This record gives sequence, C-alpha cells and structure tokens, in this order.
Amino acid sequence: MDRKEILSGKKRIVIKVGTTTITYDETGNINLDKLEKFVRILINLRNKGKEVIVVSSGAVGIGRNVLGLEHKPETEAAKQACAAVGQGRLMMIYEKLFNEYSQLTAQVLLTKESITNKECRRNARQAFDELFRMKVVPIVNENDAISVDELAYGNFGDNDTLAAYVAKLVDADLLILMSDIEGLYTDDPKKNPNARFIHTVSTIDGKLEQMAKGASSEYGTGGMATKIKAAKIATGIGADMVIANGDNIYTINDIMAGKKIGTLFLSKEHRKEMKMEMSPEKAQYRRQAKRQKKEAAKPLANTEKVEALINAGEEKKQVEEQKEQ
Ligand SMILES: Nc1ncnc2c1ncn2[C@@H]1O[C@H](COP(=O)(O)OP(=O)(O)O)[C@@H](O)[C@H]1O
Ligand SMILES: N[C@@H](CCC(=O)OP(=O)(O)O)C(=O)O
Repeated sequence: MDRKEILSGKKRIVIKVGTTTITYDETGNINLDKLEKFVRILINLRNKGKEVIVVSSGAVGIGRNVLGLEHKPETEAAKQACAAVGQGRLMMIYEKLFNEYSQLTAQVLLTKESITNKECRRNARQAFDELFRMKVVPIVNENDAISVDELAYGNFGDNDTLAAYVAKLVDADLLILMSDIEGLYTDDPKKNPNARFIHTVSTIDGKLEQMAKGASSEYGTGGMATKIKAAKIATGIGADMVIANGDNIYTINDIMAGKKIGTLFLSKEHRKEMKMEMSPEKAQYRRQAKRQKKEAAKPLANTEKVEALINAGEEKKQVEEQKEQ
C-alpha cells in the first residue's frame, strides 16, 4: 500500500492552517495572495466531491496587527481582545474570497466543552452534519474571546489539537496540518542543523514525542509537540494525518495526489496493513537486527565483545548482500 492508495481516496478532510501559513513572517499581516489560493484549492476539493473543514488560526495574530500592538499580547484580556478583533477580520476575508466563487462558508467557534461535554458534542456534530448536507465549508477556530483556559495554550487550547478533535467529531478520514515547516524532524531543525527528516511515522512512542519541541517563531504557538498530540488523536480514530509546509499552499493538491510530501502519520488500520505487507526478507532482516542488538547488550569480556561485534557486522553484511541479489 503506497501513499497514493492511502491518500487519494479520502472523502472527509480537515485542513488546519497555522497563523504562520496565512500571514507574512516579517509583518504578521494577512497574506491575501496565499489565502486566495487556499480558498480556491478548498473549493476545488469540494468540486471533486470531497467534504472539507478548515481549522484556521490567525485570530490573535491578526487582531494584534489590526490593533497595532508591537509585541505578542501577554495578558489574558489583551489576548481576548486581539482574538475578538482578529477573528472578525479573518472571517470577513474568508467570506469575501469564498463568495467570489459562490461557495458558502460558515464560522464555527468551539470551546473545550464542545468536545468534552456529551451534549455540546452532539450539538456540534449536528451542526457540522447539516453544514455538510448544505455543501457549506465550515471554518473552525476556538472561541478565543471567551475561552480563557484555551488561550493559555497549556492544555486543550491549540489549533493542532483542536483540528484533531474536530476530525474525531466528524469522523474525518484525513487531517492535514499546514505548518511553517515541511514536517517532523528528529529534532527542531531551526536549532539543530543535524536534525533528519522523517517521511512516515507508523508508531508514536516516547522517543518520537521527545523529538517534537515547542514553537520557535514569533507567531507560532504549539510547535511540533502539539502536532504529535494531534497525530495520536487522529490516527487513533482511523484518520491518517499529514504535516506539510504551508509556504507553498498548492502542496495540499500534491498531498491529495499521494506525492511523497511532508510527514505522513499512518492511521492504526494502515499501520496494521503495512505490517502485514512487510516482505519476508525485511522481516528476517528486522529479526536478525533485533537479535544482534540483544547479543551486543549482554555483558561479555572485552575480547568476546569485540569478536561478537565483528561477527554481527559480517552477518549484517551477508543479509544485505542477500537482499540486493
Ligand atoms: N522535531 C521537530 N521537527 C520539526 N519542527 C519542530 C520540531 N520541534 C520543534 N519544531 C518547531 O515547530 C515549528 C512549527 O510549529 P508552529 O511554530 O506552531 O507553527 P505552525 O502553527 O505554523 O505549525 C517549527 O517551525 C519548528 O521550529
Ligand atoms: N486560536 C488561535 C490560534 C491558536 C494556535 O494554535 O495558533 P497556531 O500555532 O498559529 O496554529 C488564533 O486563532 O489566534
């Protein structure tokens, strides 16, 4: 099973854009050009018969700019005010762009309760179902002006996590997180030049979680840590998830076409299928590597250890040669 098979047949897609994707780094102003392209991509997906939900950040950042604040709002009240001003501006622009193509859109502002409270969750699901039926594209954000807890960005409140909960709420089969970076690395590449890119993740474990650090930009909030949290939620409910760079917004089309772009987190179903599809040679190689690792960990006398390592190297070489033949 390859990426194309996994991604091209997706039906219900949640796409999250971070503040850094829809604004200019230098000024924090809205990148209208990119937003327009984004809206066209969304409408095109709809035209192909897909159902799309947008989770759009930007309220706080845009509000901060509209209000002319030089620095990130520090107090709770300042964040609330920025979000209230910015959300209106953001929706006004989305509305205008969608309207150019006669595509209806809707604002859905969620709070923690929309997910944690059973009744609120049912109401939210009902609203999304009806919007889908009416072929409207919902644009979701947190209700930052009143959700003070969420604005702390400590527990529930970041849009990566929110997007995953939305995917869960509507039973989406794909979650795309457009970020300011092309995907997950073994460490934050902005701080560690030796960090290596990870194309596919099938298991999210403690080691992987440790690789994912916080945000390092002026406008970003969650960093990679919240994206891993989102991946756990999304893949757990059977949705695949892709993190990709929003610099080139057309990347969304490439992801949908199954091109090897960004980091793909496999849903639990695809994880199982991949395991079953592992070739006997690869399975043998894995078993052998595991055995060697175990052997090397055994306390041996120094000379024995050296001998064991040499033998292990030879054995590995032989398996690799056999594989190549
Ligand atoms: N292991 C990692 N791999 C990639 N990026 C990482 C990693 N750890 C931390 N980061 C940081 O996460 C940032 C992306 O998250 P964030 O700043 O919240 O932006 P956005 O909201 O646009 O996704 C990257 O720019 C990078 O500095
Ligand atoms: N709800 C907030 C965004 C929170 C958030 O996660 O932001 P980001 O890291 O830019 O996706 C807002 O609209 O400003």
